[in-house]
Amino acid sequence: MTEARRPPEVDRAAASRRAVAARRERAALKRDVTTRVITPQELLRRALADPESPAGAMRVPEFLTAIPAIGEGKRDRILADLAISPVKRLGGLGARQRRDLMEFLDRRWPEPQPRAGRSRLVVLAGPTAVGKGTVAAYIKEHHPEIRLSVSATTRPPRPGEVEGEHYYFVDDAEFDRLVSTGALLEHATVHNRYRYGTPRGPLEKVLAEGGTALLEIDLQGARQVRAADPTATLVFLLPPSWDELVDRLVGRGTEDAEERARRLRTARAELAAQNEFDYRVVNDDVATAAEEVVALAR
Ligand SMILES: Nc1nc2c(ncn2[C@@H]2O[C@H](COP(=O)(O)OP(=O)(O)O)[C@@H](O)[C@H]2O)c(=O)[nH]1
Ligand SMILES: Nc1ncnc2c1ncn2[C@@H]1O[C@H](COP(=O)(O)OP(=O)(O)O)[C@@H](O)[C@H]1O
Repeated sequence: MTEARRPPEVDRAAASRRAVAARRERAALKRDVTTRVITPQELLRRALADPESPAGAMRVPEFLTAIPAIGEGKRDRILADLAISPVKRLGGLGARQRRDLMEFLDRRWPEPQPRAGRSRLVVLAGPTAVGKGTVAAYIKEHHPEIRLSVSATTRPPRPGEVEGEHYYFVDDAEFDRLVSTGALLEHATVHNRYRYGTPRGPLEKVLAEGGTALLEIDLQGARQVRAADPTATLVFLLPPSWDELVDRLVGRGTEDAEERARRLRTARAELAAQNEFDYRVVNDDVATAAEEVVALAR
């Protein structure tokens, strides 16, 4: 049977399935903006590049309320100020409306700009399960000239983990001693459990020899490194989407449901801090993301 001869109820069912799928895609995109996995500008750029895409099909009021800090009242004022009808879709905005909306977003939520004069002390941070460890391992394997800092931790070793290679495994008393003698550049309690810190000695040696050091640490640590050395290069690793982040955390299978929920709450807070970083890299493909980090480190 050809397309044209299909009974109408089949077409209706197919159309309703397509509508449900499109709604789901728009909801996922809104979640990406709400959780700050993508900037509002990024969503608008996608909509303008392809008006037929889920981003292009999103209505402007829906888009605006996905942005953190915009409620219904603010949304209506913005629509009035920019003279945009509430039934408009992002993909259907006129040239002037596109420009005004983009300028408005740039004014209110400036996207981070790369800062000049960065040093060879490179910090890689990002939300749980975004792939920091995977990207760092790739860099270690393919770019051995970039020295991966080995942290001290009070966490017990997991099967296969090697002392001095993955971590320096220490007890609480030894960690206290490292802190009190100033042996750590930064240290933090991560995920409310174990303590982790970056040994200062090996790092200073690498930098003194003109090498590049990569620190894979959490947000608290990144902030302390920034305070200790304002020229450090801070890179924030982002997931391609919020749903993908959740999938990676579940897929890794190393945390139970309660721990996963706790880490996802922390992830939201960490994503909200990404503007403190010099660069953002999306970890869609591991090799591509790792090479981007390497290029920034050079
Ligand atoms: N501040 C800080 N965080 C660290 C350091 N080393 C590792 N981390 C962070 O601690 C977390 C490690 O969590 P966990 O899942 O227990 O261990 P993993 O499997 O080795 O990542 C990650 O978020 C790391 O980025 C460090 O030296 N300092
Ligand atoms: N680019 C990617 N594409 C698909 N899966 C990835 C990617 N990067 C990492 N992963 C997977 O996501 C999970 C979390 O990665 P991991 O490196 O442990 O994250 P983190 O160190 O940030 O907590 C792992 O199962 C890993 O294999």
